[in-house]
Amino acid sequence: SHRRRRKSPSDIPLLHPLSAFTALPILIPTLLGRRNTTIHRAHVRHGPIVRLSPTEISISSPAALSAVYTSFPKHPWYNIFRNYGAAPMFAILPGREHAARKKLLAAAYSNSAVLKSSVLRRTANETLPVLLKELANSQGRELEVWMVFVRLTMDFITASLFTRDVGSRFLDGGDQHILELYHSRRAFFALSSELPWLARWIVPKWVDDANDKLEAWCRDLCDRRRRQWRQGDEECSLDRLISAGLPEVDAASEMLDHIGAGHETTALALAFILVAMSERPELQRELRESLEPLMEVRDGWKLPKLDGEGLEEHGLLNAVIKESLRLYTPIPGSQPRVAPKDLEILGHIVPAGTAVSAQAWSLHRDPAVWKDHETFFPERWLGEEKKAEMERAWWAFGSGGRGCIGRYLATWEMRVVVASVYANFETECNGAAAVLDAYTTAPLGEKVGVVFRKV
Ligand code: HEM
Repeated sequence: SHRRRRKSPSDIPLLHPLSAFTALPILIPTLLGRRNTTIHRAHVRHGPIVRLSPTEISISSPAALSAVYTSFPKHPWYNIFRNYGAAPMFAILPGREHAARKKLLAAAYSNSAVLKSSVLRRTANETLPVLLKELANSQGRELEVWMVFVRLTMDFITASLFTRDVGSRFLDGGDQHILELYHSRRAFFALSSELPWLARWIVPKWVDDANDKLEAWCRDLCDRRRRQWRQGDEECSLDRLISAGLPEVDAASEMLDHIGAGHETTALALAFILVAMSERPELQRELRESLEPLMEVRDGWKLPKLDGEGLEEHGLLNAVIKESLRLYTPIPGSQPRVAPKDLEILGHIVPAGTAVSAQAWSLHRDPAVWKDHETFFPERWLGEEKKAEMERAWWAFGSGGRGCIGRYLATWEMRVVVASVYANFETECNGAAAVLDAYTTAPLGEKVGVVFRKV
């Protein structure tokens, strides 16, 4: 009978002729901030599987995702995300240990927990009017919104981790020093993650100091909540780790990771939703009018009725968020896993130990799935055409057991913030909307200028 010839690893198309022998052709663009676009070009040229180095392949095919992202362990590349020397869930490599940690937190981040959370509701009630006032105070002048949203999302995530009383007050004008420290380290991320041994010599001491100060800040938040905590309390994520008896250092590492994962991504998403919507004034109007029944006036602003249902069912609002996360994905870069044994991927034999990754940047730009993929077009999500295919290729939160645990929290937050902004303002944006080519992205030049006009 006919047997299909299984292709050997050496048949996988190469990123560069030298990629069969050395990692340099991918290492150099990674260090120069061109990794995502370099990998993407290789997929456009060679198809859904490309060899990046002798030990690393990239795939870009929705059909191949589940094989890799259901069961492969994470790659040691994630060690960079350890805090206090301890791995948070995000950086626990083997599946079984990871599952044990995830069990402690899954309930806190479920959709129903997010929708019911009194901490989140209180935080929204207290922060949204402050946010809208700050936008109004810009008085038609261009306002840099990325940092505004960093302050807001920090207040949300720290409330959800430590309760609102212990959480940060960055939006209200609290000391911004911690935020500066947090974001000052970005320039050294690629070097530290790719060449940790070299980074030890090159990365300036102030980056280590910044890390130490962030760890001390998070430790302090943990201690403050621990002092208030009483047996049975389940108000915030940390409470669940305390109840489970997780060692303090592991709990603190987990919290610091969620602070980062929870604010940076969401802030970027919010800033770019505004950029994208600014191109579409008539869509802003449509969104505003369709939101009307779901809003009420509080503190002089139209704000979402947080007790009522409705925002999570709002087709256009969800489509706007989803489409913006497609085009301006906060984590566009490779999510590396390790092949646990020799196996076949997309018709090629991949040896055990090979690093295998996919990147949202490419999945979100596949012309076979996305019509006019560089265009922000939320309407694509409102029809039935290609719906299943788009859902399968949409990878903003990753997928499988290691996909984003915070997706419901992030989505809830984006819904209430975007609804509040467009119920009260029109936005306009003149600058180009470029993002950094990195694992977690940021606005190029760290600025996103938006003009707000009260409606
Ligand atoms: C728009 C906002 C967000 C986006 C786009 C996003 C995206 C992602 C992606 C792509 C992953 C998988 C990364 C990888 O495997 O390399 C991930 C994992 C994760 N995210 Fe999010 N995220 C967002 C918000 C949040 C929030 C609010 C939290 C709150 C704590 C959070 C916590 C986590 C954690 C803990 C993981 C690791 C999960 C695990 O290993 O099981 N994220 N996220």
